[in-house]
Amino acid sequence: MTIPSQVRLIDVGPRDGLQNEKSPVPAEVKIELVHRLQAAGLQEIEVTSYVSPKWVPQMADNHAVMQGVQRQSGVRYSVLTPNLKGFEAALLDKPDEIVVFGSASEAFSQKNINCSIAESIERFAPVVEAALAAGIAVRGAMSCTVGCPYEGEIAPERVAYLAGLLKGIGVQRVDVADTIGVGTPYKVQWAIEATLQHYALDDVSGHFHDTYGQALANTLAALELGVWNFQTSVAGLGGCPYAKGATGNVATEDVVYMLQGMGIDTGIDLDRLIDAGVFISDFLGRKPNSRAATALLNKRAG
Ligand SMILES: CC(C)(COP(=O)([O-])OP(=O)([O-])OC[C@H]1O[C@@H](n2cnc3c(N)ncnc32)[C@H](O)[C@@H]1OP(=O)([O-])[O-])[C@@H](O)C(=O)NCCC(=O)NCCSC(=O)C[C@@](C)(O)CC(=O)[O-]
Repeated sequence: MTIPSQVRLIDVGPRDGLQNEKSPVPAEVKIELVHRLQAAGLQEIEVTSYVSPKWVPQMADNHAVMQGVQRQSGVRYSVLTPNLKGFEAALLDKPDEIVVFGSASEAFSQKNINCSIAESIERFAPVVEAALAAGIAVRGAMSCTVGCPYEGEIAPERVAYLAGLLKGIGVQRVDVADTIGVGTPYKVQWAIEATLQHYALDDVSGHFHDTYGQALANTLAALELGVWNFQTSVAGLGGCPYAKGATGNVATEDVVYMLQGMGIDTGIDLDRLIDAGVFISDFLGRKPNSRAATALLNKRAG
């Protein structure tokens, strides 16, 4: 397999990145972040989620955010919907794609969405059917494909099992997520290979958190298998409220820097992306969690 010459990045910063922030981030700030990401050339942005505001208060402004975004043609705006209630709410805001989110780990499924893996598939099935009937694309996030904060290591067979269930209900493409960032390159490759038993390469994306500093290596390992879609988070924002200790996704800036250096096209303007990262980091009162952004900002400052 040759390394892909083009890569599509889905920035999940506004959703995965901000969902775990303790202090409220106003809708206007989230909207401005989405605007800056699309101006930097991101063609896919995960904007928000339609989940219980008691479980994830930070995403309670989903309608305001989706309504406030001035959409750019050619950009795909996706949102998370765990059940029909969430899907019906999302439908009002016309997302291009909805994301159902399951887990390869039973314990994480219970903690995150309050049901077993089998029950989650029963909940997702009518959501997928309704979305496809409405002409909305459907992605499936597969959490804990390498390790789980409650169960430890996850075998590739369990990833294949979940991928098969999602395929069976009509989910069009899937994310192989290392939710807590414990994965290393071979383990990530095994999880991807397990997914490829059910999904074509074009329909598989990598979603790597950087808790142990492995996310760029894992991205390269996925590229070596031909994967060319990745979820990343501007300024390395993020973490899941139900995965204690897990840090944000790999920073979009770091992935773009690596890919540019490898001659791989992303269509993203790194300078504008760094500015988007500085914008949200300034609001949060911290520095961007991206080595490439830090280095390039230092260089700019002379
Ligand atoms: C899934 C539920 C809702 C089930 O939660 P539940 O308590 O089992 O649901 P329920 O059907 O029994 O309803 C309980 C209450 O929630 C309300 N409710 C029910 N559904 C909705 C909805 N869609 N939107 C708004 N409200 C909702 C419902 O109306 C009711 O309200 P009450 O009568 O108590 O006032 C809950 O567990 C939940 O919201 N969990 C949050 C999950 C979440 O957002 N996790 C973080 C995202 S996943 C992630 O980050 C991983 C990922 C994707 O990035 C990939 C990776 O790295 O692994």
